[in-house]
Amino acid sequence: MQRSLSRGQLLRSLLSSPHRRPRDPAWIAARAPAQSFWCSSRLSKKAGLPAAAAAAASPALPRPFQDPLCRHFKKDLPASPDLLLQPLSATEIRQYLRSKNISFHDGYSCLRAPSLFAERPRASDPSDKENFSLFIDKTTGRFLCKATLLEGSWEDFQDGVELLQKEGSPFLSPQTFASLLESETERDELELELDGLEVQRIWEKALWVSDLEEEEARLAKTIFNITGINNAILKKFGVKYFKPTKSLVFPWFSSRDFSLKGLKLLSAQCDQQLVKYVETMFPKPGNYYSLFGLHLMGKKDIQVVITSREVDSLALNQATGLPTIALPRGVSCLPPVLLPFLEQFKRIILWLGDDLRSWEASKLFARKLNLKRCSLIRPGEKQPCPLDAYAQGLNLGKILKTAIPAAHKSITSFRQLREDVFGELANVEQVAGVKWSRFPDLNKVLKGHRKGELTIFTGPTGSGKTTFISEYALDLCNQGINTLWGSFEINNVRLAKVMLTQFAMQRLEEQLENYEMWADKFEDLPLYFMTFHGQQNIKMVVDVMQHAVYMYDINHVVIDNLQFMMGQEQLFTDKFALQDYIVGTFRKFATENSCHVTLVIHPRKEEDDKELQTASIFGSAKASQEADNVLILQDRKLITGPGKRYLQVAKNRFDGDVGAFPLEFNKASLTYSSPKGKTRLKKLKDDNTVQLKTPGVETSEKKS
Ligand SMILES: Nc1ncnc2c1ncn2[C@@H]1O[C@H](COP(=O)(O)OP(=O)(O)OP(=O)(O)O)[C@@H](O)[C@H]1O
Repeated sequence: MQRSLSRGQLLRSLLSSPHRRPRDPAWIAARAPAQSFWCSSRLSKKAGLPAAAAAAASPALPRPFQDPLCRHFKKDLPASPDLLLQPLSATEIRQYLRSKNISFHDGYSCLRAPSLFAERPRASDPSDKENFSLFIDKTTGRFLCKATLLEGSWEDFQDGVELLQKEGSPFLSPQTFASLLESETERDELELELDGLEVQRIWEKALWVSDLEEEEARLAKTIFNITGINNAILKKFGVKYFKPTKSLVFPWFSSRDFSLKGLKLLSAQCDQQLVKYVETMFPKPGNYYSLFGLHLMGKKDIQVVITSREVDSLALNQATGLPTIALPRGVSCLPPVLLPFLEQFKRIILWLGDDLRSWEASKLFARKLNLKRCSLIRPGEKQPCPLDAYAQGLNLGKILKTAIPAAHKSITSFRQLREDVFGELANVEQVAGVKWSRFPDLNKVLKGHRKGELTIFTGPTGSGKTTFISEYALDLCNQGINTLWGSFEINNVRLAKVMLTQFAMQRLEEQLENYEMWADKFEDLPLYFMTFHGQQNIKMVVDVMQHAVYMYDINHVVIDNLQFMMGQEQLFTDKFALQDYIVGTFRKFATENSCHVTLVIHPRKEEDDKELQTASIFGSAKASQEADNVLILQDRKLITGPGKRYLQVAKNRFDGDVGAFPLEFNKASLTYSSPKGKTRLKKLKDDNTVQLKTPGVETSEKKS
């Protein structure tokens, strides 16, 4: 079937993650026959079959895992801007539906149309919402049929509609639809199959807490701080206990047939007097998403409280009797694939936790869910997370009444801001952002990595900018900062190789037997790559960033480097004006999306023995004015010897502290570290250059 590529299709093709196979043919050839990457998989075709037929076709695969909610791994498409069409908007989706005489309801995040797959009367009654079981995401066009759990892209939907109209039949058989779908790879099939078997095994072995010996049950509840939660609530939500790993087991059931779809195991580990909770998910995160408590929702429920942890949902439900749901990966993301399951709710209260990160996440998630219906619980001393509030004997119903509407006005007063200001004053450490674990000196000067900021990073040609920024971003990503890389100069395979080496902190070439182990761990990072290479159009890049923020809740975008957006704009004859425009665009993106952007810019040509300054950044002064932070990788071979660098923080809008510290490069692991007990550097007055000093990190405070 002939069809043109839409924007959605292109945007997806321009994003990849470690979960996906790289496009490099050499890699594919080395790992598997090239054919297996490109051919359609059997599983996805089976996914479209009715459950019984699918089960018969694959006896080894437990039924729950033939769930189309599992991600479809698209074949890569050529990333050529020539193929760009108009952006997809909700208006265009509506127009298309009208042009095809498909009736629909306008929902919060989705449009709701009759299913293409379920048999229904030819002339659907538009007032009968039950018939409208197909949900189309207003931002991406991606659809989910809740009656059959079939899902696909906007292009798949259009193909389905065309086929239906051509055949003149009342509905599309799932087999026919499956033949239109692109599919998982064989490796994904195998993973799903293994995950499915593991889920069944754990579930069957796990016990209800009420069936444990009294002492064992008491101990289990104490470990997980749920002594106040009664066994009836645990059973209602399907929570079990898995003795071999001493874990709580939280199930994800299908909202359609209540079958078991996946599990989350919560285990406690002792780390020097501190109890650390570790989550393990089956299937692997990224392969499957669902909502804990979804199976308990009635068709008539119109209000729900969303929490970030399962135990919070339990406490809230026990205390208030209200419908509660827990997100699969806490505050780290709200995957759009889950939005159709939340469409029925007219009111959603987000009570995600007691820290600033939870507060930021609730504001971002409310945007996806539609601000109109969302209210947020602001973290505070009297409003801790639900489980703690319950344990402290607080009235949870009363706290829910304090929820504030998420919809904000563009004009505000101090009355509305005072709580936000108080929050900032009371949580100084959290406001300062996420700390780097590998660069303590950077924490001392910059204080942390904060949302919504623009960082400009520069350094002499070939000084190691990409290598450093790769480790700087990896450090944050390892701490749960969802990261998107736009590497225009070096290809993603090379970049991922550098990152993987930095992640493993060792030369992997010499121990290939450990490759799979490191690659498995690396694959679990919330890390995505744009598949661009070479010169790109800024609008296209920002469109991909926007799409990634919606799909993967990206918190940090790295653009390496700005010069690769300079060649595509015909409108600008003045290259400084063009650079200002590009920097301004990234600035706006960072602010509007509450997402940190790190932008690498080449310096102007400087004399070799001179250090770079803020004014050395290529272009006009606008770049450094717009930036919240300016970082310079200085290369003073003459003083510090070859291989030695230092990092200078030349601007820090957060608290004004600037300064510099040396970095020592390890060629085997491609990592930088601060040399211990060696020469340290400090900032010298106003000229923005640095000079050696012994010892200790020195920063200069902002002058008032
Ligand atoms: N401190 C260092 N000492 C020695 N070699 C380094 C150092 N940092 C990076 N390298 C090596 O130098 C090479 C170039 O590094 P990288 O690509 O990160 O530089 P860059 O500044 O981004 O280059 P460009 O200016 O072309 O964008 C790589 O092979 C890297 O491993």
